[in-house]
Amino acid sequence: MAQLLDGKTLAQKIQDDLKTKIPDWVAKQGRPPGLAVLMVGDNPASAAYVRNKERACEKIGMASFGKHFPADTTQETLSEAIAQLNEDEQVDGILVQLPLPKHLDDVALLHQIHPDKDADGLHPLNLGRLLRGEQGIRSCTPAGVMEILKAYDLSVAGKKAVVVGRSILVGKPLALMLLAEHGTVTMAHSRTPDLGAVTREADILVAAVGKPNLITVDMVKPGAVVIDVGINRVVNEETGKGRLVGDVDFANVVNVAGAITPVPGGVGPMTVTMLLQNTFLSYCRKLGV
Ligand SMILES: Nc1nc(=O)c2c([nH]1)NC[C@@H]1CN(c3ccc(C(=O)N[C@@H](CCC(=O)O)C(=O)O)cc3)C=[N+]21
Repeated sequence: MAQLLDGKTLAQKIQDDLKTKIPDWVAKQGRPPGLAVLMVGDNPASAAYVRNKERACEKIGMASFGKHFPADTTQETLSEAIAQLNEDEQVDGILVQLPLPKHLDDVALLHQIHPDKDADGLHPLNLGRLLRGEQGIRSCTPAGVMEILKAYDLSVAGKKAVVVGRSILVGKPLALMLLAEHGTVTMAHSRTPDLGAVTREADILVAAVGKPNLITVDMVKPGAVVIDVGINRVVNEETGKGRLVGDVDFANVVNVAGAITPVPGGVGPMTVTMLLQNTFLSYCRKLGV
């Protein structure tokens, strides 16, 4: 059986560490780090994520500023809100919960967030810094994956890493981070012919597509490290109950992989934790530390 890579416990540990650090900072600086979350509309999944983020802030002593807008909000209103948050001294991190309703231009809004307050690490300047290998705010989900690898001493240097999925949120930045750690990186995606032939080469296999059971046991090299970034809500036909699954056929892959992240309890909790960490680091940088 594969070693279980417990993102939930690791996330808790990092959050506990932040929680013990923050009071000293508050005492000295007179204010806690602050994260603003912009949400538009009432997509129930988004609402649940936003609640999780706000609760996580509260638990560790960070301030959260929730900005909830109706589904028919205009681009101008959101643009104005971001401009205000960019100026707000209490706010160290700004996040626009994605996806936005179709009439809105999400990229324009991401461009508008001040790069030093870009808690999600999705601003083109921060993505460009990653591409160049410069310091900058790193996107949360891929940063969370790298933290898991580091925490479990799973070295990337010299390994063959295959990233399935090429999104700007996960696949592309994660491939760059693995490359920066000296992995030999292959990016695969929906147009890759014979995906299994590619994934079977992987010492480190990352699935970030959003398709349940995309990665079956025959696609995994025995002993490989398998990182499942998928978050898919599926409904059990018989019970009618929903549950969360990743992109990997966990029940079978767990028998051949060397190590594997579960869903839930793997990468997801690390994403939220990296968001908090990015906000805390922006706060520290702003104070010149
Ligand atoms: N601007 C922006 N940044 C994001 O980072 C972002 C976003 N928009 N839009 C939606 C996706 C999705 N996402 C998740 C974060 C945590 C869990 C998470 O904590 N999952 C738990 C389970 C949670 C549950 O049970 O519902 C787990 O995997 O164990 C999942 C998904 C962040 N996203």
